[in-house]
Amino acid sequence: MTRTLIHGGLVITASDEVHADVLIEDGRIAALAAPGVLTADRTIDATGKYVIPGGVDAHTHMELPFGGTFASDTFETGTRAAAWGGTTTIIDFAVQSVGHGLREGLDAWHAKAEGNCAIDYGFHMIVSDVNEDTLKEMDLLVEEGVTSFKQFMAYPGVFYSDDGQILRAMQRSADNGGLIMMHAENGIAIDVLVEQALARGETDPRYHGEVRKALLEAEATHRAIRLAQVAGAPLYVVHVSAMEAVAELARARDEGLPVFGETCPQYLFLSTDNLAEPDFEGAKYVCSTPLRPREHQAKLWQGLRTNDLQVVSTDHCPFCFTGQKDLGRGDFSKIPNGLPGVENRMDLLHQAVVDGHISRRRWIEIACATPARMFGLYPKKGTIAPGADADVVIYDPHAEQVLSAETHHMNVDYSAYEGRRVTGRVETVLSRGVPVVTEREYTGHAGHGVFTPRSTCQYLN
Ligand SMILES: NC(=O)NCCC(=O)O
Ligand SMILES: [Zn+2]
Ligand SMILES: [Zn+2]
Repeated sequence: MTRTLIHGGLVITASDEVHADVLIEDGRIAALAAPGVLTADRTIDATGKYVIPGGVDAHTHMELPFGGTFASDTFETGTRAAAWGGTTTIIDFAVQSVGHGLREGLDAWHAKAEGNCAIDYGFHMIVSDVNEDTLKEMDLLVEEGVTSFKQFMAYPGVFYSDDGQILRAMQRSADNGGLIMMHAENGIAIDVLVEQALARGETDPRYHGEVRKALLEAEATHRAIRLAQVAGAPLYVVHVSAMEAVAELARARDEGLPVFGETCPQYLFLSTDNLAEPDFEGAKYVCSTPLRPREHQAKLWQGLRTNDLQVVSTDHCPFCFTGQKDLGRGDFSKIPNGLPGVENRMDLLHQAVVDGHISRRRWIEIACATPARMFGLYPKKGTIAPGADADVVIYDPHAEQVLSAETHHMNVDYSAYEGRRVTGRVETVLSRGVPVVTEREYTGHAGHGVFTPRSTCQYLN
C-alpha cells in the first residue's frame, strides 16, 4: 500500500486552518500531523500552498438535452475540466421525460456517465411528470443514493410542474428523506411576457433578462417555500440570482424553516451588462434564472456571509456560441439556456477571498463542505479529515492567471469570464489519492471517477 504525504502546506477546511502534513493511504486521508513528523513512500511538497478539499459542484448538466441541442460537455470532457479547476465531485441531473419513469431517465444518465468520468459523480433526479408511479419511484431512488429531486416552476411544457405536482413531490420527500431542489421562476407568467416582447420586436438576448423578472423569481421562491412548509419538507432553491429571492429565503430562515439557497459564480461576477453586449454576444450569458443588474451582487455576497445562501455551484450547462447559442438569433427565447463554469468556480471564489467578500474557510464551506453535507456526501467528500476520501487540491494562492477559452479545458468555444485576471490557481489534484492533475499536467483518465451514492441531507440539524 503506497503512502503519500502532502508536506508543508496550509490545510484549510470549513472549520480550521492549520499548518500540517497530510498522510494518504489506500485512497483515504490517514492522518494529519505537525509538519515533519510523518514519513511516506512519496512526498508532495506543498510549501507556501494551500491544501484544500476537492471542490464539490452540486449542480452540473453534462450532455443535457435543451432547446433542440445538447450541452456541449460530455461527462468525459466536463469532468476533466472540473478536475483542472480543482473540483473532484460533481452532482449532475438525470432527467425524467414527460410520460416516462424516473428509472428510465436515471438509467440513461448512468449510461452516459459510467466509464467516462475523471472524478466521482452523483445524480439528482429531475422530476418532470409527477404521478403515482413517479412518487413510488422517488422512494426507490432515495434508497439507492439518488436523494434529491429537482422540480421546475419554469419551462411550461418541458420540465414544468404545477403547484399540485410540487406539493405532492414535497409531501413524498417529507416521508422518504429526499430533498426537493427548486427552479423558482414563475414560468407561466414569463411565457406571457416572452410572447409580448417578441410581438414588439424585442428579439435581442438582453430581453431574456427583462422578461424573466426578479419579482417572478421572488414570487416563485416565496410560493415554493410556503408549499414546502405545508408539506413539512425541507427545500433547496437552486441558482438564486435576485436579491428579492434572497430576502424570501432570509425571511423563511428567520422563521426557522429548513430552506436553503444556492447561487452561482455567474450571478456573483456577471450582470445584465453582459446580456446587453452587442452583435448577439449577449447570448453567451443567457441562462435561467437570468443575470441581474449589478446591485444584486452585493446582496448575494451578503447572503453568502450571513448563511442565508449556503452553497455556490456552477449550474454548468455549456452551449457553443457558434452553432448552439446561434439557434436564438432573431428570437432570444430560442437561445439554449446555460453557461459554462465547472472549471472556474474554485478560482473565482478564491478571487472573492482575495477581494474580501468571504473568508478562506467560508470559501471551502460554500464550495466543498456544505454541498457535501447538503447532499449526503460528508465527510467522505468536502473535508480533509482521517477517513475522508483523499480528494485533495494543492492550491497556489499567489499564482496569477487570465481566464480564457484559449486555455480552458471545457468543451465550449467561449469563456463567460474571458480576459478576467484572477489570483490563485490549482496546481495538483488528487481524487481518492490518485493524481488527476499533477503540477498543471493532466494525469487523470476517463473511468477513474465512480458513481457515488449519497445519504439524505445532513444539513438539517
Ligand atoms: N440554468 C440554465 O440556464 N440552464 C440549465 C438548466 C437549469 O438549471 O435550469
Ligand atoms: Zn434550473
Ligand atoms: Zn441547472
